[in-house]
Amino acid sequence: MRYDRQIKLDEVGVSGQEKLRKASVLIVGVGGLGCPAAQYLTGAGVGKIGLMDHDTISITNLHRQVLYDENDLGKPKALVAKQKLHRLNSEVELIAIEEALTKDNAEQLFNQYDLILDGTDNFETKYLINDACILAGKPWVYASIYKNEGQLSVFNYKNGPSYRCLFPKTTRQNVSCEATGVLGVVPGIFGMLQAMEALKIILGVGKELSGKLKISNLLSGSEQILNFQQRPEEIEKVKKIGIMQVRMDCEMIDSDKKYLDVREAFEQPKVTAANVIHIPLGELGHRSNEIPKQEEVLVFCQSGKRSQQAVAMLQTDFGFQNLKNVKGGIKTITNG
Ligand SMILES: Nc1ncnc2c1ncn2[C@@H]1O[C@H](COP(=O)(O)OP(=O)(O)OP(=O)(O)O)[C@@H](O)[C@H]1O
Repeated sequence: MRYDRQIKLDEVGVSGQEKLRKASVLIVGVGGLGCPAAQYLTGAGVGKIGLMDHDTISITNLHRQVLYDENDLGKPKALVAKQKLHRLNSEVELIAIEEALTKDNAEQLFNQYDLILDGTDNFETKYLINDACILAGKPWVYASIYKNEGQLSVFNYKNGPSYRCLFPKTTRQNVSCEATGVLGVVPGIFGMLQAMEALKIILGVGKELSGKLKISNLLSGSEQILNFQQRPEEIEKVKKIGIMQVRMDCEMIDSDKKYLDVREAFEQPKVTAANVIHIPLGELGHRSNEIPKQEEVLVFCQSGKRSQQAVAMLQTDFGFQNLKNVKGGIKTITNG
């Protein structure tokens, strides 16, 4: 009875409903994208749904994270999501995972699910999901939001193209909803589109977005679908090296600012933007005249240690007053 209205569809039927009941989906990030995706997958009767999020609910989440209400403030998202979804469909096995996805727990966790749905908001986690999916042999449904625009794709489906095939360059900058703002409807719609891709994959119907990137601007109404190819060398690299952790530095997002990179020339990742000056720590003594003195300069290295020394030295020995150390540095760590 519960599923009558979808069972009536030729694409579903009783056998499709059985497929849904036997399927399992892990939703990583139960925020603006993850909440609506979780609601529709639970409603549709997907047998097992993992809800993973290490965050707690804040008032600024409520305009778009539709599983939560004012009584939930301060509570863990994964737990509250599980409780709310259980009221919607008690036949679904719901598993709350109150942890962040990391390089250490990803692969083992992904092995327990058929499909991963990405509801996260940062590049580090998206690369992590990608690499762990390649290693565990699982497809994943991706979405990403920037202001009124969203992207949607399916990666690693039947060994198809991966996120690294589309975005091989990992030196990117995170931009959060907190920084840019977003109307709740935008992640809402994309979360639902993700649920649709997940249902198509589970049911084996329709045309899933493997090798295609859908980009829609919900303000202008424009929409495009880009085709992209597999880059076998990217996939082989992950298989050989394992999960390649990528760390972005949020302070790097501003193209209006000046940066000083005090790392050696061979250090990875290379930052080639025009507003970055490269002077290794050991050469600062005789090259300080290359650094602008009047405007603010953000100084960085790999971990934040050398840049701290550089700032101190440039201040005391050369009278710089507008330098700022980027704490934590910029890092791309491979475990290979
Ligand atoms: N590595 C991770 N493991 C598990 N959950 C993650 C991970 N990275 C991000 N998330 C979760 O993904 C969700 C993304 O939600 P959303 O983009 O709506 O933003 P938010 O972080 O909740 O809010 P805001 O950006 O406004 O502060 C968050 O709940 C966040 O905790």
